[in-house]
Amino acid sequence: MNKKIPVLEIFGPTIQGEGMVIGQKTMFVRTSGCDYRCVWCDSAFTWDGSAKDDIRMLTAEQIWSELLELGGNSFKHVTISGGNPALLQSISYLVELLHDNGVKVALETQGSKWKDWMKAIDDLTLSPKPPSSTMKTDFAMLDSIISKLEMNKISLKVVVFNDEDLLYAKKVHQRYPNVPFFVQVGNDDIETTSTADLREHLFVKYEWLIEKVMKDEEMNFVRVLPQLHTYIWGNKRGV
Ligand SMILES: C[S@@+](CC[C@H](N)C(=O)[O-])C[C@H]1O[C@@H](n2cnc3c(N)ncnc32)[C@H](O)[C@@H]1O
Ligand SMILES: Nc1nc2[nH]cc(C(=O)O)c2c(=O)[nH]1
Ligand code: SF4
Ligand SMILES: [Mg+2]
Repeated sequence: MNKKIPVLEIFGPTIQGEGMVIGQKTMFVRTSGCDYRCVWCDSAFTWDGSAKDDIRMLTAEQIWSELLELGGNSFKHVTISGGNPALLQSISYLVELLHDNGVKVALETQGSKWKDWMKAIDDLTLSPKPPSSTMKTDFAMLDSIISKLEMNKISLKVVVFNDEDLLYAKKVHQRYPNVPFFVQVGNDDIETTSTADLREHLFVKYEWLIEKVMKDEEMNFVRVLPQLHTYIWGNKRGV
C-alpha cells in the first residue's frame, strides 16, 4: 500500500478559524484531491488542477519534520484538511505518528467517505454541503459515519449562504440532534484581495445569520460562527 500522502500545504501555527475548536492554536496539513466540486469552494486549488505541480508526495515522517521546522515546540495540535483527506488511506500513518508525539489531531471532511483512522481523530468536523454548493448529501453515508464515532469527538458544521441553506442546516441538525451543531458564514467573495472590504461584507452576513438563528425555535442549541481567519487575513492562502 502507498504510504505517501499528497500534500499541497503545510502551515502554522495559526488559529483554527472554524467550528468546534475555533481559536485553538493549530498547524494545518492540506491534502490534495476532493470527491466534491462545491461552486464556492475556497480551496478549489486542491482539486481543480491549478496547483497540480505543487503536490508533494510525502511520508508521515516527512510531514512531521516539516511541522517541527515550522512550529518548533509551539504547537500540540494539527488539523488535517483538504480537499477531502478521507479519500486517503495513508493518513492513518500521520495520525499515529502525531499521537505518538503527544499531538492532538483534528480533521475537516464533508462526510462523504469513511476511513477507519477517523476513529482516532480527536476533533472531527463533518461539514455536509448545503444546496448552494450544488452538491448532494449522501445521508446514508453520513448516518453510517456518525454511528461509528464518539459524540464527544465530533461536530457538524454547515456553511450557510442563503435561506435555503439554512433550511438544509436545520434538517441536518434535526437528523443528528445529539451532535454539536455549528452554522458558519459563507464567503461569497473568495477572489477579492481587499481584506478590509471582505471583512465589512462578511460582518453584515454574520449579523444576518445570527438574526435568523436567534428567531428560530428549532435552532436553540446551534452555535453561529464566522470563518474567523477570513476576517483577519482575508482570502490569503496558508493562514
Ligand atoms: C476547504 S474545506 C476542506 C475539507 C472538506 N472538503 C470539507 O469541505 O469539509 C474546509 C472547510 O471550508 C469550508 N468552506 C469552503 N469554502 C467556503 C466558503 N466559500 N465560505 C465558507 N466556508 C467555506 C468547507 O465547508 C469546510 O467546512
Ligand atoms: N486558520 C484557518 N482555519 C481553518 N479552519 C478550517 C480551514 C480549512 O481550510 O479547512 C482553515 C484554514 O485554512 N485556516
Ligand atoms: S468538499 Fe470541501 S474541498 Fe471539496 S469542494 Fe467542497 S468545500 Fe471544497
Ligand atoms: Mg479554508
